Amino acid sequence: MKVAVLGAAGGIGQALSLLLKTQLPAGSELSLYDVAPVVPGVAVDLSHIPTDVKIAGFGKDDLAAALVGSDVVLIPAGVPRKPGMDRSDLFNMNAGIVKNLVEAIADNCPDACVGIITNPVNTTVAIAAEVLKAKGVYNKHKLFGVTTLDVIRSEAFIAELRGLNPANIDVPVIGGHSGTTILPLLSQVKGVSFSDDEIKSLTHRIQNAGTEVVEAKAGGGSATLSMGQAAARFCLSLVKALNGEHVTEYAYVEGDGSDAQFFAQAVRLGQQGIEEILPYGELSAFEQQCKAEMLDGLKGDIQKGIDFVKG
Ligand SMILES: NC(=O)C1=CN([C@@H]2O[C@H](COP(=O)(O)OP(=O)(O)OC[C@H]3O[C@@H](n4cnc5c(N)ncnc54)[C@H](O)[C@@H]3O)[C@@H](O)[C@H]2O)C=CC1
Ligand SMILES: O=C([O-])CC(=O)C(=O)O
Repeated sequence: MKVAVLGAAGGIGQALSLLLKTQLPAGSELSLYDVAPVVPGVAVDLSHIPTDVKIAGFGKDDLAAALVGSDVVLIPAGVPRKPGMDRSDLFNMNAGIVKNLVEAIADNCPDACVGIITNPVNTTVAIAAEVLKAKGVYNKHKLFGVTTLDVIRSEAFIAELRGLNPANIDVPVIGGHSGTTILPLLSQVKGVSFSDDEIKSLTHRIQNAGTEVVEAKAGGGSATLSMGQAAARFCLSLVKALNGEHVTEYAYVEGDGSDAQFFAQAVRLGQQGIEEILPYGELSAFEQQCKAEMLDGLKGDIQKGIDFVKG
């Protein structure tokens, strides 16, 4: 199994690469690409960790070599937020980066599963899909917006609130990955119940958790370590699935379009990528209202990505 990380020298890229170097199955290959000149050094550094994962670093002119033969490509390349910015403010900087990288994926490893981390995820995933379509290699079972951070945050916050072990908490988070498009289904968390006030404040905290980190880092970027962990969880599940196990994760994917063309929900992963998109079940009245209020915004984010590629 070969995994490529594009943007591997960044805050997320380095944390993610460390976790993959130590946790990918024996015999895997890890390919680190970045335009920053430090990337070969990141690969050399990680290569001194004695695990059976082969690692190589590729500088800015070696994208094709980094990608060839990849089964999974993760993209955390791009600019993070500063205080006062929304994720959508990153569009101008990051849309072109994602477009160029996905074009190279289409040319060099068109069958790979692609996980987009770069913000604004609601839009960059639509960009990736349009690029792959234009190249004639789009497979909706293999393109993912990585929203795992919303899930792990929800687990952490609920455990903190109730004094529980987070390992025992599962939280469905559907929708998109920005502000009110992030919709945790707190009514479906097993073994825990919440008052109406708690539901409102927890939902708000989960929706604004990215901003919580951006403000705490005070201009030094956004979530990198928790995102590294989230992306590693997603990638390791995907690798397990590609190796023949069935695994369920939440991700922002193209489904039947009943809510929006791309929508985060539970997906059953298998050897061909997404095997089934699982229904999210019954929503509470509060969740139904939140969903109804955010769908137009989410659809607008998606359209912006389509327009960027189609012109
Ligand atoms: N999906 C999610 O839940 C999350 C997404 N993010 C997003 O992830 C992205 C990266 O964040 P950080 O790692 O904190 O940023 P960072 O600035 O620390 O790292 C970004 C890396 O991308 C590299 N890069 C820039 N252009 C590139 C290109 N064309 N090809 C390859 N590499 C390129 C840079 O050299 C840098 O090493 C941001 O857009 C951020 O908003 C951040 C947290 C959570
Ligand atoms: O908030 C940001 O800009 C980064 C991000 O997506 C997150 O932490 O969820």
